[in-house]
Amino acid sequence: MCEDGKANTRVLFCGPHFPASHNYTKEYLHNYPLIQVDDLPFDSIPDLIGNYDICVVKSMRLSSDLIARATRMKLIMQYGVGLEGVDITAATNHGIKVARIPSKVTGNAASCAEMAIYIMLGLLRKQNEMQCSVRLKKLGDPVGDTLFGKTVFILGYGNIGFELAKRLRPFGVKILATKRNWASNDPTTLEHGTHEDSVDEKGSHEDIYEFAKKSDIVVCCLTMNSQTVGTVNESFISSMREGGLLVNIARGGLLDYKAVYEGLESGHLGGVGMDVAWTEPFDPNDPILKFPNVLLTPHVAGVTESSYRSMAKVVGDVALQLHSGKPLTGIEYAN
Ligand SMILES: NC(=O)C1=CN([C@@H]2O[C@H](COP(=O)(O)OP(=O)(O)OC[C@H]3O[C@@H](n4cnc5c(N)ncnc54)[C@H](OP(=O)(O)O)[C@@H]3O)[C@@H](O)[C@H]2O)C=CC1
Ligand SMILES: O=C(O)C(=O)CO
Repeated sequence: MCEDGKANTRVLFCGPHFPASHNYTKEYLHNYPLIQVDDLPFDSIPDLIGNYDICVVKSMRLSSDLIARATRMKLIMQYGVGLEGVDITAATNHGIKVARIPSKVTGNAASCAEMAIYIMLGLLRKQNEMQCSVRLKKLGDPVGDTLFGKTVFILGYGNIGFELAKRLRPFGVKILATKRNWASNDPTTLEHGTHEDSVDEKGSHEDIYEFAKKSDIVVCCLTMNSQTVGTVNESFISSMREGGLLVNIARGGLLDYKAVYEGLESGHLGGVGMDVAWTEPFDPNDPILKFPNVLLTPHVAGVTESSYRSMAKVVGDVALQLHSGKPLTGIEYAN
């Protein structure tokens, strides 16, 4: 405990968090006045980051310059999964651990899986065109399609991919999925059976073009890193079936913008649904918006009341553990 009675473990929430996750963590820690939880606007972070022990980011860039100023920092954690914005090498060089909150335990993966299904159905039923028809007082337009009977390729069968496959089963679809190493599955995370039980055909990353050819819908659930950036490129899209649908629930940079645009322009792509964009927030003047078969959501797939409260609890527990010198649990380290 601090002799002056002030907080001696400080948690900083950086960048925009929606909903206000720092408040959820504050509520969770209300009995622990020695743990301080702050939310700072981006402009004041460089001057104040040196006062904090834990930094919680959400899809923001935490550069080596900022990390160099974080002299008291012990842990940088993503409020979720994707750590591509954090300079992990710089953090390691400064002796700071970097971690993510695995999506399987917080409901983040379940939230994303539900959103992927929502987007798939929206594309199949032509959500944008339906809205226009209603506004123009038209009846019986447009004609959509069912998920039933389709082949869905889950590109990147991690936690989100697994939750998606489980939820897709009752729709009567054929499910193809790729991951690098199927033997690496953690059996303790499985509620029923194995990962393989949810999938009709499994493959490795080398099979992605082959699987694209066989699918009506591709859902991208990959981690974004130097190896996966631009995976959905011109060759991938041309491997997809004519009129195939593409859904991106993971990160904008996994898709090559030009390839997606041209796929839509030529009609080869029947529709594209994206919760994530190349730059966020999505530019409302982006020419890709001219296509009525582009369905966008503003990076909210994992943003639900339940997953956010659950992640706030993980942050709170980690702060308590750090405060009392215990090992940190509930997170996965990246360094
Ligand atoms: N839109 C949103 O609100 C949210 C988006 N996300 C994004 O979704 C991504 C996936 O989340 P989640 O399922 O929880 O993560 P997981 O780590 O459980 O799964 C990631 C998948 O990416 C694959 N992968 C990682 N690196 C490579 C590589 N170099 N080459 C080929 N495949 C690779 C993994 O392969 P393998 O299975 O072989 O390990 C795995 O299938 C996150 O990284 C994040 O960016 C996450 C939560 C919310
Ligand atoms: O968990 C993630 O990576 C997110 O994108 C959170 O919404």
